[in-house]
This record gives sequence, structure tokens and C-alpha cells, in this order.
Amino acid sequence: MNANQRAGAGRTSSAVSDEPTTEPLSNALSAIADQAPVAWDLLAQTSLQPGELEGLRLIEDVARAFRGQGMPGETETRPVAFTWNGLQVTERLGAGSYGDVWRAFDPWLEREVALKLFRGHASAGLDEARRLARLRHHNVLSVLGCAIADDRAGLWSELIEGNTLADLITRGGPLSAAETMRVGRDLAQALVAVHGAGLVHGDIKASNVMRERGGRIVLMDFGAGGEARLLAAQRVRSGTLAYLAPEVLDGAPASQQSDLFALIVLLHLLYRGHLPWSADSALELRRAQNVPPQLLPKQGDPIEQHLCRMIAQGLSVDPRKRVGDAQSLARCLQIQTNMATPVAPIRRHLGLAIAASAVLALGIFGWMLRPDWRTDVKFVRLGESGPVSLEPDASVRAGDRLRLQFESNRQVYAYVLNEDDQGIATVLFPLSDRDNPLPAAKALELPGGVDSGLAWEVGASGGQEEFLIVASAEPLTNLEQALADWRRARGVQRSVDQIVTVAPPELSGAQLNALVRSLEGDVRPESVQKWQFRFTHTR
Ligand SMILES: Nc1ncnc2c1ncn2[C@@H]1O[C@H](COP(=O)(O)OP(=O)(O)OP(=O)(O)O)[C@@H](O)[C@H]1O
Repeated sequence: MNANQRAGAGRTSSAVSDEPTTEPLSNALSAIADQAPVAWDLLAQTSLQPGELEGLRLIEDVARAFRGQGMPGETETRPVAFTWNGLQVTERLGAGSYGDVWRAFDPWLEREVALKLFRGHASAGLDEARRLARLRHHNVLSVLGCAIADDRAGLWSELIEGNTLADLITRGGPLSAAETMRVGRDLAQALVAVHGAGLVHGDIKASNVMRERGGRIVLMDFGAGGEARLLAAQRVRSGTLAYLAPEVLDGAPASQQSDLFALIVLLHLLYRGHLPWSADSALELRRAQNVPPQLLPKQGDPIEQHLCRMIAQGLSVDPRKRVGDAQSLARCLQIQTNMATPVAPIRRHLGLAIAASAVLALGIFGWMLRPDWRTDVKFVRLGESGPVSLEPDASVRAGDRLRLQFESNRQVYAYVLNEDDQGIATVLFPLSDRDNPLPAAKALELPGGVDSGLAWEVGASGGQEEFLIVASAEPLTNLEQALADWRRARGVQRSVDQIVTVAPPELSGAQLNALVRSLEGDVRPESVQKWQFRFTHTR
């Protein structure tokens, strides 16, 4: 298990006495209700959680849908401007360098579609459609058909009700670090599919990505790219200047590597609100790229720190210093999106092996001394079609994303510890000092909540994964102290790779002893419940 944490994760802070002000939330809701612009950049600096910001964007989208554009399926109310190849074209959605994009109704499929009508040479449009047709991925636009009619090539695809990332930034300002990571992860996963099919996208940029209502990120516009092996033999530079990799500016062909570079440029734009370098010509841009952009993450915000390191690394002039492929990039972004900052490992002989043995003596799956105190804990694995329950002796594999469903009829302080087959023990929850206590009588999903997108990712394979869950009526003071010390100690610089693979600084002997004492019963036993889960790794 890779163990990382996220700063300020979860809405658990709502249950504590120093409850964060609800002003930013209510101000944003008022702005949406009044159809006024929402100051997304300022909101990202408030105590609002990434999940809440996402939720607000969703509310804004839904409000806009009800007001202006109507809801899907209302095409019959739009006047038909013209027909093309049997499609009833209603309104222009946008224009690009290759042609115009229209909203249209397909009477055969009985659904609205987006129709791209190409200018100039017809075969270019059909090539794009054929490339898209090879791809099937949640984050890649689905093509429905292509044809040549009335002397024009056209491609029709699913209609995305939402905004391009370019519109999103122009209207609402930069995204938070966590939202940026989420978008980046989805796009990196889209690129896994694109590159896996032997293709290069060739023009990753903010206006070629849409965020559908509800949050789905969709990569589109495959006009500039092509077959990786064919592009490798070409010397034609295409794409959008600001996103071009140094080696492409130096004359190399567009490649899967240069797609990754463009994606990192996009992440910089999303997170900072502007491109990493401003330049009017290829020569000027290439010179500017020798000076890395200044990224100053907020002190003590591990997600920001990680994102800034990833952006800095991803914008290296030397391709060998960048993340090598889309899969690795997705993994780096996913680890941080799902789990946030790393925590210190505990040496095996002082870690869960001891703590868990105390639990085993009391019964493996639950220990309840107060009959009126009920707590349900259940691990779930996040699948394509939602969470799937994991029995206590279930199997997990590397890459599985796990969450803990947790509900107690009392307010409790929850602690989740993990020991993997390497003997590395880590604290998976609380993620920050605002996560505890958890509110009573509320169905929660740890680590970050149902809508947070956060999960714990299984990082190892072969062997076993052990979890110890402790619910306590009072804070476990020794454990809290040890966690506070970890948080202080983790300001050290680490590279992106180290975050994933290398152990952060070890705890002192005193901290370890304090932690073990906490877990072995340094609290009133009637105020503690514990559970142990052991999952076997399969490959
Ligand atoms: N499937 C779609 N659903 C909804 N809107 C779309 C869809 N495809 C494109 N659009 C809209 O049409 C606009 C133009 O898209 P297009 O891909 O042709 O051009 P572009 O990316 O803006 O420019 P260029 O082609 O020069 O890179 C997009 O910015 C978007 O607003």
C-alpha cells in the first residue's frame, strides 16, 4: 500500500468546535443563484475542500443548463439551420482551424450529436474520424460516424454538454491543485489509450479538452496528430506553439513524449491561470524554455508541493528527466489525487505487528464494549460500476483503489493504519489534523468522502496487506502527537519518484514507542473499538 495523505481532506472538520466558516460556500451559492461570476480563484484559497469546489462547479453547470441551454433532448425546439447528410444542424458550437463544429440532431440515432464540418481537403477530416474510431475510452470523445456529403467531409460525435478547459479558466480562474491533479490524471489516462493505439494526439491544449457537466473530462480534436510511427518519419511541425516541447521546436517530430509535455503545459495553465512561458515566436519560446517557470507552492500543502514538483519535472528541457510514459504520469497524478501526502513509515518491529496482536487477542473483526455504541466499517474497492465490498480475507492487486465505509452512532476519532508485505507501516487516516472527529450517524467514506475522488491505492503485489482501524471516543493523544511530529518533519524536499517509492524520514524511538502505547491501550478500553482486515495480494 502506498500511503499518502491529503491536506485538509474530508468534511470531518464540520463536526469540530473550530468549524470553518460557511461564508465562502454561501457566497458562491448566492453568486450562482444571482447568475453572477463566481470567483473560483479566490474560492480555491479558502477552507473549501476540493470535493466541495467540484460540487459547486457542478451546481453552476446545472443552473446554467436550466437557464440557458435547456436540457438534453430538447432539440425539437431548436430551429434547423440546414441539413447535412441527413443530420439536422441547429446551432454553431465553435470554430477551429480545421472547420466549424455544430450542434445537430441525428434522426436515425434519435440523439443530438456534435458535427464537425471540415474546410478544404476532405481526407484530413476522415483521417481524424478514423483515428478516433480506434479509441474507446471514458476520457476520449466517442465518434459516431463520418462521411463526405455536399462536397464537405464531416465527422459526428457525441455532443458534450459542458465547457472547454479554456472557457473554464477564462470564466472562473485557475483550478485548485487537487482539481488540477484530477484533470491531469484523467487526461493522462486518456493518453494511455491514445498512445496504446499507436497514435499521437499532437495538440493537447485547453480548448481541446471539455469538462462535461458532472465532471467527466473529455479529450477531443485529433486533427493534428497521427500514427506515431508515421509521424516519426515526418518533419512537419503541427500543434499549438505554446504547448510544443523543446525537442519539437528543435526540429524533432511530434511524439508521445511531446504529448506528455503538452499535458504538463496544460496543467500549469490550469493551476496557475497562465502558460508557463509567454512568447510570440518559436525561437523566443525555445529560449524561454531554458529557464524553468517559478512555481511557489503554499508551504505545508503537500498536494500543491507535489503538483509543483511534477510540473517542474515535466517541463524539463531534457526529455529524459520527464516522466517517461502516460501510464506513469497517470499513476503519479493518481497517487496524489487519491491519497495526498506521504507519511512516515514505522519500523516493522514497532509497527502494526504489535498493535494488531493486541487486537487479535480480542477478536479479529470488532470489539465493542458499549452495547449502545455501534460502528460499521467496511472496505470497498472502487470499480468501473461503483464500490464493491471487500470481505475481510479478500484479495487485492496492485493498482486497486480502496476506501473505508465508516458509520458510527457516536462522534469518534478514527485512525486507519496499514502494514504492507514489506513490513512498512503507515498511517492512512487522519490525513490532516482537521479530519477528526468524525460526525455521528453519518455514512462516510474515508479517506476523503464519497465525492472526493480520493482512495488508497494498493502499491505492492505479492504478500499481504494488513489494516488496523481504531475508533475512539477521545483522541489517542500519543498517536496524535506522533502524527503532529510527522507533519512537522515532512517539510523535507523529495522528488516525484521518491514520493511514490522512497521512505520519508523515520520516526524517533520515542515517537514510535508513544504510537505503540496508544495502540496497545493507552486509553480507557471502553472508549475504543478496533478492527483488523487482512487482504492477500494477487498479481
Ligand atoms: N463534441 C463536442 N461537443 C460539444 N462541443 C464541441 C465538441 N467538439 C467541439 N466543440 C466545441 O467547438 C469548439 C471548436 O472545436 P474544434 O475542435 O474544431 O476547434 P478548436 O480546438 O477550438 O481549434 P483548433 O481546431 O484550431 O485546434 C470547441 O472549442 C468546443 O467549444
